[in-house]
Amino acid sequence: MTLLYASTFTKALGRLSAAEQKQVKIATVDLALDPTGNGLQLHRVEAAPGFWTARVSQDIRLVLHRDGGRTLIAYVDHHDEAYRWASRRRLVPHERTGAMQFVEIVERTEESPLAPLRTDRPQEAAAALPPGRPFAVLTDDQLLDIGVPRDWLDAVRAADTASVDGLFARLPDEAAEALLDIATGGRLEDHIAVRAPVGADPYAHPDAQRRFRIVEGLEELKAALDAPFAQWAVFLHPTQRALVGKAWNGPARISGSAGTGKTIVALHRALHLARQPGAHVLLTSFSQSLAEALQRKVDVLADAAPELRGRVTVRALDPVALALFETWSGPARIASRDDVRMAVDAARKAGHGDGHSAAFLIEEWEDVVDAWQIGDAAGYALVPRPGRKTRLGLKQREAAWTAFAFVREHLARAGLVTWPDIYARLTRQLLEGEAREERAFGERAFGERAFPCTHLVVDEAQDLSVAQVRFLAAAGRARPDALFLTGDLGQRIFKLPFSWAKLGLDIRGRSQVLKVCYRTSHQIRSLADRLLMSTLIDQDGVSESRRGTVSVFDGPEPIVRLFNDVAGEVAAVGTWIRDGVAGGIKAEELAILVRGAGQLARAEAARRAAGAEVAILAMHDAKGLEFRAVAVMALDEDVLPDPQRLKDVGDMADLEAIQEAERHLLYVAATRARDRLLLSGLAPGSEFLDDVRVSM
Ligand SMILES: Nc1ncnc2c1ncn2[C@@H]1O[C@H](COP(=O)(O)OP(=O)(O)OP(=O)(O)O)[C@@H](O)[C@H]1O
Repeated sequence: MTLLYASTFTKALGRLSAAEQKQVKIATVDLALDPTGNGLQLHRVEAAPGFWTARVSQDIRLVLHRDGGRTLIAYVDHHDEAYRWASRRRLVPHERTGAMQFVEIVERTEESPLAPLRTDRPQEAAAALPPGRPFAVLTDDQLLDIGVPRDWLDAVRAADTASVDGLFARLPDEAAEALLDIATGGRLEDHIAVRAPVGADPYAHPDAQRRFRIVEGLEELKAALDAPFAQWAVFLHPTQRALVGKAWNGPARISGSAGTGKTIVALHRALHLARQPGAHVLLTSFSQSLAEALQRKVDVLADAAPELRGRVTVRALDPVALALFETWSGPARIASRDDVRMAVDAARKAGHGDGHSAAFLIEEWEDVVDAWQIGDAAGYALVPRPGRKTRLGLKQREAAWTAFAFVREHLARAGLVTWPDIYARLTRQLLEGEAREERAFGERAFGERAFPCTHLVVDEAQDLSVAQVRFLAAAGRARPDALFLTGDLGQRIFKLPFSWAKLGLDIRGRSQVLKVCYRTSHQIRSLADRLLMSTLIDQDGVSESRRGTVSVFDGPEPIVRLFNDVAGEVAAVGTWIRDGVAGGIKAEELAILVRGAGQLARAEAARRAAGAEVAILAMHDAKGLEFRAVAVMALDEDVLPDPQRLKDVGDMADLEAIQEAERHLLYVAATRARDRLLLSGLAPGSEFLDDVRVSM
């Protein structure tokens, strides 16, 4: 007897009270121990063949589907709702694709044939679809090809803009996603579902695996019951699942719009790799807060697979590098900004850097000389100096170089190293160790100075530094699938673009894009996407297209508002938050985001006006977070793009790159919102708002 559970069950479980969830867990574990369900009081649901209910408590019922050797836990709810849910459904393999689906009974007796049912997400506004009946022209064959159940063909063709939300919520996910994309200009051919061979197991189909899961062990089931909200832990999209398990012949990079589950893929990939014999995986990112968020999610996954716990290390990249450096080279003292400033002052006092200001020398050191680890005057004479305003002639570079040579020696004498130094030393040691081994054994193997993990999985890779990319390239050279990166070029907010391939990290031919957005509503994603080009291309010519991305749910239209004074904006943001809280959004599900420290007072005033303890964050710190409702405020003309950041840039190409990074910042901020978004500022507002404005 095989036991399975459905995503409809874990979602429904998440809606019950804590006490009810506890009772359901006990009943479900009993069922896992005896999948015949004989220990529970089973009742056949007369109206729905194959469906049974099992008594959890006086009021709560599990809905099961039993056929042959399988029991599927399909749903759970209060008595009447549980019966109603089951009697509206059939469980059948799709006639064309072969994927097992719940097919809802189409009822035509209601006022509207597609009146919305309760769904997991609010549906307060219709999606931005073309007017009329967007699917009227699609044939039976075309609709069957994308997984629409036969019973629903007419209803799909009859759906108009007003009823389409209800439609999407009642169709299988693969059909809903395809229709949403088609309705917004996508191509049907991109969504033809895989056809299972005749006789194949309908639960094994990739589309079935996103909603049904075979219980392989009690630990796994208990973990799913403990975290019913963590759908991502179990029910991956077929594309996500394929990327998690794919064998690559070199470093690979997964991209996708915000919220398409790149982090989720990175997490599952890390655990997938950890299953290989002898594997030890490092899951990392560039910041401590991102690493902590990854750790929390790994803990959820590892509950289902405790044997993998010790085989995945989650840590930010800097502490990993520092620990390795100290193991191989002894204690390291990192040079602070003050140390660099003092070294530059000392250089100038000693007569170096003639004609250059201290401020220029410090920034040049940080952004160019140290970042790129330039070792001599000849190297400095040739370096392109991305992001720097002042053009330098040969003589000026020579003068500046004498100061940098002094700074380097000064820091070394004081026993100080910089972060790029650390990464560069490790990179050399990794490559030298490898070369020594090659000489010794005539083949590549782990050297004495080998990276201590077999696989590296890196999240938010778009913001890696030059030194980090070189280091990762060296650390991941040992085996073809040692390096797996996720990131979004549209969310690069800290660094200027540079070529990875030139630094030894070549992902060309091994990059793929995720297209289903789980985080943000269709409306918010569409607005945010207007900030970016539909195809972004990196410095190595690798393109990432956002075309065809769909969100899995709808929400209210985002609001963009400009004000004549701060008081007006503060009052409006306060009211918007108050309304959100009154509408059932908890204070901890709300956030106010601003560009930087200069705008915090405005955010605090809005929070006071709202009278709710909502989070206030700078946009840079919001990376990796998500909230149900977000107000991005103080989007004034002289706030975004940040004039300070643009001030030092002269070269047009660099100016554009920095402007892009500022634009990305607004994209990141806007896409932290799941359901509701408010963008506000003082008139005339940030130039970026011109691209997204839908109402004033
Ligand atoms: N298969 C899935 N099922 C359910 N939820 C999912 C799935 N994949 C991702 N999610 C959810 O979607 C949201 C966004 O996922 P994630 O953070 O991985 O996206 P991302 O692409 O890394 O986003 P960003 O680019 O903004 O960092 C999260 O709440 C995550 O739990």
